[in-house]
Amino acid sequence: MAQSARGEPIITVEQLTMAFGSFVVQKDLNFTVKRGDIFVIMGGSGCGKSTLLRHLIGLQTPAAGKVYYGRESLWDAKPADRLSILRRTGVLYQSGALFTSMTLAENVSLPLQTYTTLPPGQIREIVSTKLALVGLAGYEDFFPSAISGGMMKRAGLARAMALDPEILYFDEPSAGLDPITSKRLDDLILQLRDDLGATIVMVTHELPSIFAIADNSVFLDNVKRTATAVGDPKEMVRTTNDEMVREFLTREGTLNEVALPAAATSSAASASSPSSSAGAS
Ligand SMILES: Nc1ncnc2c1ncn2[C@@H]1O[C@H](COP(=O)(O)OP(=O)(O)OP(=O)(O)O)[C@@H](O)[C@H]1O
Repeated sequence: MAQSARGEPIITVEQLTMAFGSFVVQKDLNFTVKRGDIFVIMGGSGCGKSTLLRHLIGLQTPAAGKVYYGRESLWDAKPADRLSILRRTGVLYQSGALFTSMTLAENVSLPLQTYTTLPPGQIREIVSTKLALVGLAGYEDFFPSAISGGMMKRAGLARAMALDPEILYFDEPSAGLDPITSKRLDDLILQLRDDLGATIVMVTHELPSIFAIADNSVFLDNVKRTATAVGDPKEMVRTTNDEMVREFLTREGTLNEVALPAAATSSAASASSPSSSAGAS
C-alpha cells in the first residue's frame, strides 16, 4: 500500500460478521481506523474483542463482510499478498508472549531472522535500538524470568516493532500490571505513536487507558451482538444515548481517576444518577 498521510483511512471494516459455526459473535461491524490514531476496541467480557483482533490480523476468516488495508481487501487477497499486508503489522499479545528459553535480544531478533536476510551484526544493532526505544537498553542478555511483568510487556513491544510495522496491535497490554506500570505503558504507547508515526489498534477495558490515549474507538455490545458506538471515547461518554455504552464508560469509581473534561464528568455523573437515567436513552 502506498504511504498515506496521517488521518487517512488505514483500516476499514465493512459489514463484518464474525462467527464460530452457527454462533454469531458480532454482526455488521463498520468502522475506520485512521493512520496515526490510537484506536481502541472495547466492550464487556465475551463480546468479541479478541475475535475481532484475530480477524484484523489474519488469523480468523470473516463469516461475511470485509477488512480493507488501504484499498486492499485482506480476505480477498491471494495468500502471498495477504502475507505482505500483514508484514506491515506487529502484534503484542496479552502475556507479552516471550520465549522463556531465549534472552530478550534473541526474542526481539526472531522476526528479523524469520522475515529478513539481514546480517547478524545489523540484526544485533536493530535489536538494541528497539530495546532502547522501550527503555530496556542493556537488557539484551536477560532472560524473561529475570525481569518484571511491565518489562516483559515492553520487551514484547520491542519485538512487535522489530520490523518497523505501520500498524501495531495490542491485546490487553495492561492486563496484570499495577496502575503505575500500566500508566507508564500508556505513556510509552503514546510516545511511540508520536515518534514513529505508527497506528495503534488496542483491545482494552482499562478506562484510565481508554480516556488517556484513545483517539477513536468501537464499542461491541455483547447483548445486541453488534457495534453500538464508534468515536472518541471522551466524546462518547458525553453524548451517548446507549445505556450499555454509558455504563461501561462510567463504571463506578473510575470517573474520578481519569482526566475527563469537566463537562464530560458532570454530564456522565448526572446521566448515571437514578433521577436522570429514566430519560437517558
Ligand atoms: N474458538 C472458539 N470457539 C467457539 N466460541 C468461541 C471461541 N473463541 C471464543 N469464542 C466465543 O466467542 C465470544 C467472544 O469471545 P472473545 O474472546 O472474542 O471475547 P472478548 O471480548 O475478547 O472477551 P474477554 O474480554 O473476556 O477477553 C465468546 O462468547 C467466546 O466464548
